[in-house]
Formats: sequence, structure tokens, C-alpha cells
Amino acid sequence: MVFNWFRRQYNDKDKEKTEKQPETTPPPESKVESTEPSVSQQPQAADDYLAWAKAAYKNIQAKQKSETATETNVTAQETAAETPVTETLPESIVTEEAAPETPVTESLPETVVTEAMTGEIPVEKVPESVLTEETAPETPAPEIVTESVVREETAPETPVIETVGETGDVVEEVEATPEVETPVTVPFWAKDDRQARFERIKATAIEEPEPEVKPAAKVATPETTVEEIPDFAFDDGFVWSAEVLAAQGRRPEDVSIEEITWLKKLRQGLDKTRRNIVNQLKAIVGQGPLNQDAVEEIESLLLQADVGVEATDYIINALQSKLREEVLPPDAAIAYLKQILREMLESPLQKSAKPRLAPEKDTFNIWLITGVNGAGKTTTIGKIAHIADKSGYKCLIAAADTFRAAAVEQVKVWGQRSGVEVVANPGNNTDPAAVVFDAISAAKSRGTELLLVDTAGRLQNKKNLMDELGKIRRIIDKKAPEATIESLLVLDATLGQNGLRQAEVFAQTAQLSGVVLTKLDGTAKGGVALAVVKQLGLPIRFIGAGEGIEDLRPFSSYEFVEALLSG
Ligand SMILES: Nc1nc2c(ncn2[C@@H]2O[C@H](COP(=O)(O)OP(=O)(O)OP(=O)(O)O)[C@@H](O)[C@H]2O)c(=O)[nH]1
Repeated sequence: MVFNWFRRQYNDKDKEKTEKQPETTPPPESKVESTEPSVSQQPQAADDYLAWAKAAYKNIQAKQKSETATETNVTAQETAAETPVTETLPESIVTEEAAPETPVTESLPETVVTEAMTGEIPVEKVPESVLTEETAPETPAPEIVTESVVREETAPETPVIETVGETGDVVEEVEATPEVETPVTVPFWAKDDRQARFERIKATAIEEPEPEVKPAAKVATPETTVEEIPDFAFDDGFVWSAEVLAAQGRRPEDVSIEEITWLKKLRQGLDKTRRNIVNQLKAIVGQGPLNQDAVEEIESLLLQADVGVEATDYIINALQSKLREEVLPPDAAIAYLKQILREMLESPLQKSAKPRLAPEKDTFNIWLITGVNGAGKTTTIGKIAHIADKSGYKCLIAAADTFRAAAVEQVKVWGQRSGVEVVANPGNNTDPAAVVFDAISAAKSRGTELLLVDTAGRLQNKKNLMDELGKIRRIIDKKAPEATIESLLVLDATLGQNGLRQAEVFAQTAQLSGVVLTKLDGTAKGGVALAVVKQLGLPIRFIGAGEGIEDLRPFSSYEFVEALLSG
């Protein structure tokens, strides 16, 4: 059973199998925690959520035990001197592969899992050394370096390419720093004096002192104590994450360590934004109808979180009209605030057919990743490649940031980490469009489903950069007209409003279809997510909250708002 990390559900074919499973699934009473709420039933009360969290924790524990035992089993077989491992193991592996519809370890009770451990050898756990020719073709070589040659098809664009590499005209350099030049367009905030007011607020703002970091509180369980998984505590972070998943209709047996870890990280990442701004916001909104003082206070709080003028106006208007209609108790007022934020974050999706961005299976998808240098493009590509690989997609990376030699090396390292091949050109001053051309050929010949294209974030000047992006896009359109193309802009959340001004430059050329918001860990400017959708009109597709390979996930407005406003 392959979990699709883009869609946050099992792949359709697998789902069909799981849905057909009831005939063979053990009766409900043999589930790990028979006293827990029915899996199809969403918890209603705090006690139900706690019970749900306990069930999820126990399931994770059971899975872990089974995995550890399976690994031990494989190691034991490997080291058995008299057993010709490479001769005998593959058969069982192939048998396992041929019968993927028996996902015993995913949902069975502890006792069943223990029985299953004796015979089960999940394919992905088998070390490379035991792979035979039958499994080898599916294991991609760490990287391929393809010689990129400027083809006839790229020739018509040659004049553009000739300008790339000229160093004489260093004029409007695109920088990933707050000092970046404002684009030619008149900034939206210049419409009134609010920016000036905001600057004054900023200057006089008293930042709340960083609280002493205490270890996460362990959660007291009413009846039974929960046996702890090493380095993975059943703490309030776990319970909060479990609650967020339960509220979205997830089942306790489907929850994984990675999902919980991600949610805990997201909440922790938004901690500064929450502490500096949101807590005060909650206090004001929770007091009932808004008077003029309260409105001004909310306005300044939102502006400090880089929510931006447009989004701030929208939030205040929505709150005011609701609170004028009826007096809401604090909890209901907060719930309404959450609803406003969620609706705003989802607003660009109303036009789009895809609420979640996932590569289409058995189709050629090309995702062009753009953004200024340092925003996190290469890291994002590595993380998306990892998600794609885990979700069962055939993926390939094109190293088309040829402006910096180090960038190509960096993307190759990420390719190795995620187990995805990289098409690159080892030469100097390579034409990035030619790399993309070769990567498309390579992708087509091997049935790639997702091609990720890394691009330069900085050239001699803005015009050259935009010309280069335009040329790459034309090559993609021409060479792969059948492909589903996404053009994602990577934005550094720590830059707040400055990042948005840079985004406007890209939006003009790169035919953007979405945004990846990075570095949400530890910034006080988490509110920029709201500004992104309101000012750019683009959906946020992924968010990054750390430098690790697991620290990026598809964006969920529900999870983001819960993390932003969690207690
Ligand atoms: N804390 C944190 N750091 C991140 C995140 N994403 C990327 N980074 C870091 O940001 C730095 C720049 O990331 P890159 O991926 O090299 O950025 P880039 O846009 O490819 O930069 P160029 O190759 O110069 O164009 C690296 O140190 C990354 O580890 C994130 O979500 N959180």
C-alpha cells in the first residue's frame, strides 16, 4: 500500500484494494484499541480526541515493533553463513511484490503483527545487497550526467542566450535580501499612510520575551498509561497533532510518525508568530464586538505579522460585520476567525480544479521551480523529489541552475539523498534551456511522471534572469506539449513583504501557478502566507519548516490555521 504524500491519502489503486478489503479484514474488536471511537466516526469531545490519540500512538508503536523485528529477521537471514542469500531471498521478495494487497503490518493488531513478522519481508527494507536482477531495474542509479548539446530546436532562441553571460551591465540585481530594489510598479501599500503607521508601530513595538524553553508536557492519560516509544513522546504536541488529523476524518491506524512529527514541527515553527501576535489577537477578538480601538489594535498586530494591508482589511471587515450581527462568545469568535483565515487561504483554489497539487499518475508532469537565490529552491526540489519517490512516482531532476557551478553540485547531493536521478551538464556556461531539453528527452524515454526543473535565482541582471526563465518555459511548451506544467515560485517567509515584491517580478514572466513558502520555522512573519494569497492571488502549494528532507509538506489551510491559532 503506497501512501501518496501529495494527496495525503493512499494511491487510488491501493485505496480500491483497501476498500475491497473488508471481507478479509479482521472484525473491529480485534483492532489495536477496541475501546477507541469507531474509525469512521469523527471524535466529538476532548476525551474522544484523547482516546483517538492513544489509539494512533499504539498503532505507531505496533508498526515500529513489526518493522524492527522485520529488520532483525532480514539481518539474521543475511548473516546465516550457510544460506546463499542472494540465491534464495529474491523469490520471497518477488512474491511479496506480486501480492501487495496484503498490507498486514499497516493496520493489524499487535498480536497479528507479531505473527506476521515471522514471514514478512517488506521490499523496501531489503538492503541493496540482496537485490537481484529482477528488482534492480527499479532501483535508479544515484545520478546520470547527460551531455547537453544545444539542439536545432533551441537555436531560434539563440539571441536570448547570447546575452546570458555578459558581465558588463550589472544594473538591477535581484537579491534575496530585504534591501532589494522595489519593482517599478507602485507598491500597493503606498496607497495610504498605513505603511508609515506600521513603521511607527514596528519601531515602538515591545516584543514579548522569549519564554524559557521547557520540554513538552507529557499528557496524563485518564485510565491506562501509554507505553512510550523511544524519542517519540506521547506529549501535548502529539495529542494536538492527532486531534488535527482526527478532525480531518483520518483514521488512527493510518497515522504515521512522519505526519505527527511534521505537524509538531509546523506548530513549533509558527510559535514566534503566535506568541508575538496571535495570542494578543485572540484576546481582543475573544472579548466580543469590536470598537474602534480594538480594530486599530488588530490592524497593527496583523501588519506586524506581515499579513499585509489587503489581507488585514479583509480580516477586519469580515470580523466587524460578523460581530455587528451577533455577539459571539470568545471561543466562537476564535472559531470564526479561523474560518475567515481558512477561506482566505483557499480563495485562489476556487478557480483551480486541483485543491491539492499532486503529479498525475501515468502522465508526464513538469514542475518548474523558480525564485530568487537563497529562497530555498534546490532544497525544495530535494524535498519534493523525496515525497515523489516515497509516493511511488517516477521522478527526475533537471539541474538547470547553470549560473552557479555549486548549484548543480548541490542539486546532485539532493538527488542522491532522495534517490532521484539528476540530469546535468558538467561543462561551464551551459545553456540551461539545453539541459531542460535533454532532461525532457531522458524523462520521456524512461516514462518519468514528474520532472522537477531547478532554475537560477540570480543572473547578471533581472532582465537576463527573466529572459532565461522565458526561454526555459518555451522549450518545455515546445518539447513537451502533452505535459502538465506547474510553475512554482519559492518564497522565503522570513523576508515577509519584501519577498512579495520580488515575487511580482517573477509573476510577470514565469506564468506562475503556485507558491512554495519556505523557512516557516522560527519566523515571526508567518502571517505572510495570508499576504501571498491575497496580493498574488496564487495558491500556496507546499510549505517548508526546516532544512531536513522531511521538512516540507503539501499546504493544508486547515493545518496551517490550527497551528497558527493553537493554544
Ligand atoms: N530553516 C530553514 N531553512 C531552509 C528551508 N528551506 C531551505 N532552507 C535553507 O536555505 C538555504 C538556501 O537554500 P537553497 O535551496 O540553496 O536556496 P536556492 O533558492 O536554491 O538558492 P540558489 O541556489 O542560490 O539560487 C539553505 O541553507 C537551506 O538549507 C526551510 O524551510 N527552513
